[in-house]
Amino acid sequence: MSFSYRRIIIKIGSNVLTRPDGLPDTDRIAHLVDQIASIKKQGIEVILVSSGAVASGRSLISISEKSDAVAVRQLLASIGQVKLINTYSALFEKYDILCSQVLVTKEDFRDRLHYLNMRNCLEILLQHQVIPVINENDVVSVTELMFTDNDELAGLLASMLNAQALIVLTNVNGIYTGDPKLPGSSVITEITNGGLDFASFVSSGKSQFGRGGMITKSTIADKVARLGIAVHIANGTKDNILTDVLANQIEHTRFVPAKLASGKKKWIAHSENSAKGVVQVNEGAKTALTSKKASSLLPVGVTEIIADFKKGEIIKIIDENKKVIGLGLAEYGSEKAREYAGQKNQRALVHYDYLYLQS
Ligand SMILES: Nc1ncnc2c1ncn2[C@@H]1O[C@H](COP(=O)(O)OP(=O)(O)O)[C@@H](O)[C@H]1O
Ligand SMILES: N[C@@H](CCC(=O)OP(=O)(O)O)C(=O)O
Repeated sequence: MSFSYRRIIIKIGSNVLTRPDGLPDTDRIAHLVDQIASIKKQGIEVILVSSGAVASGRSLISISEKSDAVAVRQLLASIGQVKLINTYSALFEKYDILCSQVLVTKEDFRDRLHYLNMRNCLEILLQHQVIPVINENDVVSVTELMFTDNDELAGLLASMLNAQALIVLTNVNGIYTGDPKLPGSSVITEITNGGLDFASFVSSGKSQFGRGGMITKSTIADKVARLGIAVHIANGTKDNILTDVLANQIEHTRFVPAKLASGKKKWIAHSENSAKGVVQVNEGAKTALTSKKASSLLPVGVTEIIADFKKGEIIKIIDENKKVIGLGLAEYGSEKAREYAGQKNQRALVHYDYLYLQS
């Protein structure tokens, strides 16, 4: 069985694009572009999320050890991104394919308006047969406003663009049952219904040039699959990896997609940072919300309004231990929510259609 997708996001990690000596691996980039061109020829729309700006910059300049780490990252990304995008552009040109550079920050997705602006921008590129090559704008992103890594950005884009699949290329064959270097570890080929405690078998170690590590990759993949998008994590250093993944001919990790969530639910799922309000719920409400049955958040289970919000804003729902259990769109403001808290037979504070539960 091969996978037939109409629109896919391909995320390529720094390590796939960089040789062990730190120089950009032009042969590998060329081979990936060859495969993307052939995938596009089959009528599949491709959005590329490519890391590698910092690694690419490192090959162009030498920097004193004493320099400030954030400033160095800005410098390397600024010069490296030029080289990276020029490489892609020249390689795609051989196939008469136009690619474009899209550099984003987390701020570009801060509310529904900005989110839709970003979506319009990418849709027009796709309509004109352009391959968007997207990266975080590391030159202007500062620590607290950054994506955890490009895996988070790729997951957000997959949801935003209604892609059927996200393919994450890294330097190992997928998610292993333990440290990939240990002989006893094996690749988990299929993950259904999520809920795995990745931290129990995925170590926090990162590859030489990576930022987030496999834990973020697994967590994002789990979230995206639960929104109804298939996620494949595969080894980008292997020949023909993209075509082999799509033909289901190579061992890798596939997160089986759940039922497709609505566009609005997908946006809510990625809106934790723009959540204004916070409400705390009791154990009964938590059990009802996290059960298999679709339930809205009713005021009877709300114990406290911790941070204020207006009607239509995103709110965080936390349990008695202050753990975030979900996000939702408020049907009314915090003033009314305070008045209704603990009362039976009141209108739902968050309707199920606008509720996203974390696990
Ligand atoms: N259980 C595991 N399965 C797979 N990889 C793991 C696991 N635990 C830790 N890792 C590490 O995660 C690394 C990939 O993550 P990362 O450095 O973020 O890569 P990328 O640059 O592709 O984003 C692998 O090189 C691997 O060493
Ligand atoms: N935006 C950075 C990459 C950040 C990142 O997420 O890297 P990786 O973990 O290798 O995908 C760059 O282009 O160097």
